[in-house]
Amino acid sequence: MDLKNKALFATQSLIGGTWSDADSGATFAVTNPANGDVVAEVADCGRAEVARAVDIAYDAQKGWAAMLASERQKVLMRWHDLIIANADDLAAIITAEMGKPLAEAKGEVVYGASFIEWFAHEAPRIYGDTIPQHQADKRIVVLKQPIGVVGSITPWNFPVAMITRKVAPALAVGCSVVARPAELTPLSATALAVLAKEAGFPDGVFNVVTGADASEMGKELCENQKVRKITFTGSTRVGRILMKQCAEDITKVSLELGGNAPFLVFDDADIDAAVEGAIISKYRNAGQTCVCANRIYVQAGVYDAFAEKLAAKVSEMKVGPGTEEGVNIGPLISEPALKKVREHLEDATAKGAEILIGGTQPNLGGTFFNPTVMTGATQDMLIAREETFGPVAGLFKFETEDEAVAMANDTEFGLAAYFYTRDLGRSWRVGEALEYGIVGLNTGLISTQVAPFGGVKQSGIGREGSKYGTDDFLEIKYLCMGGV
Ligand SMILES: NC(=O)C1=CN([C@@H]2O[C@H](COP(=O)(O)OP(=O)(O)OC[C@H]3O[C@@H](n4cnc5c(N)ncnc54)[C@H](OP(=O)(O)O)[C@@H]3O)[C@@H](O)[C@H]2O)C=CC1
Ligand SMILES: O=C(O)[C@H](O)CS(=O)(=O)O
Repeated sequence: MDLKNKALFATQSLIGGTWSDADSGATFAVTNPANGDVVAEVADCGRAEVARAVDIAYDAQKGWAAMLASERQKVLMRWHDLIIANADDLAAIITAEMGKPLAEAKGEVVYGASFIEWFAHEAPRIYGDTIPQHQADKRIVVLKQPIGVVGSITPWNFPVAMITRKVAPALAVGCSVVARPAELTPLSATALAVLAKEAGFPDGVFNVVTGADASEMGKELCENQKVRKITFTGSTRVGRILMKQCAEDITKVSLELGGNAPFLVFDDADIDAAVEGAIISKYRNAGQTCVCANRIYVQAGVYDAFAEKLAAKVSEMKVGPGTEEGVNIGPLISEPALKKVREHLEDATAKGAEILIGGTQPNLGGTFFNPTVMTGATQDMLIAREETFGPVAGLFKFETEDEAVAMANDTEFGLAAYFYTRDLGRSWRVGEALEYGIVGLNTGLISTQVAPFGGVKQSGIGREGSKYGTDDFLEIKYLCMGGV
């Protein structure tokens, strides 16, 4: 990585404003998924370091909450401006540790910074209420107060944006944060911490603890009674573990979990627009996003035309290292990720699906995989039941609207769904019938800081972004005054 701002390359944890090695001195390697090169050796902290960070965050939180909201806003905006000023370097770090194309990485940095700006402006707008009294001598006011110390656990696929989407609202309302980034992508988190320190967050308000033992570090965050909220993005499997661990102390949780997004194309759709939406929704981040189209349902009358057009667009895509000009599809994050993609392909073809394009690895070695389109997908295939988290599109055929909605909803997940139609009545009927937290109508790109991102069913609890995004980090208290 050739960084302009070398200070962004930080391999220690930030605990209480001090850059720290692991107590044991141990480190873990961060590797570049494009070539297997070791990018850095990073402090391998554990439960003790997390506990220390929580103690410090607990002490720092009261002073941070006592600041004027306008003062917190200024610090957040300085952080935002520093992130934007260092966007090229932050993008280079993202691409080095998780592989996405530089252009996508730059987009992620800007997307991540947008949450900081959004919640900086929300900070002075955390309003309470007065309530008409129930007795003549009483007066009631409702206060909204920061919940306290927040533990943040985030995945590798958006190593900047998943952190800022969580910590920005928490910090804006006066919480302090202990953030534990994924083992695969700690450098984005420590770079954010470098800029947070420069922006002027008081020591201990924002802590980043790096380490490889997610389970033990997560247990400390869940079981430490000074932590009042866990905010998590990742698999439903891990979300369930965290929720169970938080049950003992009734620690609140926000969970952004796995998806299994249906993408419906009706006969009356603009087929070219639907193809464009499918390309964005399916192949962004090499298919490694929780809102990627995972099942593409196409009405019989336009199935062949859609399949042909989609395959033609996919054939124009370039696979390669994210640093290479013009690359659309970078490497998958790991060998297990590649194995899962292969499993879904082999299962589907064994059950009758046909590969229209792709289905193979390019001669680049590693975890690169060609973008793929399959026809003849059916509900009994793994690709219909599990999130592929890779650049493989399975096309399913349907006859009627009711059949499409029933298949789309036939899953325990409920994060994002998409559908294309130009019929007004169908737009309302299908939009209301889809059991998902986010629905894209005639668009494949739904992510924005202004809207409440989150899922239903086993895709999670809580919302991130939008005017709703601070709710998860606030406690509501009412003051009942007598003798008036
Ligand atoms: N809803 C969303 O936005 C996202 C959903 N996902 C889903 O997650 C799946 C796998 O992605 P992946 O990132 O591996 O998700 P994981 O759930 O495995 O990991 C997410 C984060 O949780 C950490 N973690 C893992 N196990 C524990 C534990 N027992 N206690 C505390 N923390 C833990 C991981 O650490 P470490 O990586 O160091 O092990 C990582 O930081 C995807 O297939 C997708 O379905 C993934 C990303 C985003
Ligand atoms: O975790 C993810 O996959 C992200 O939430 C997807 S998005 O916010 O970039 O759409």
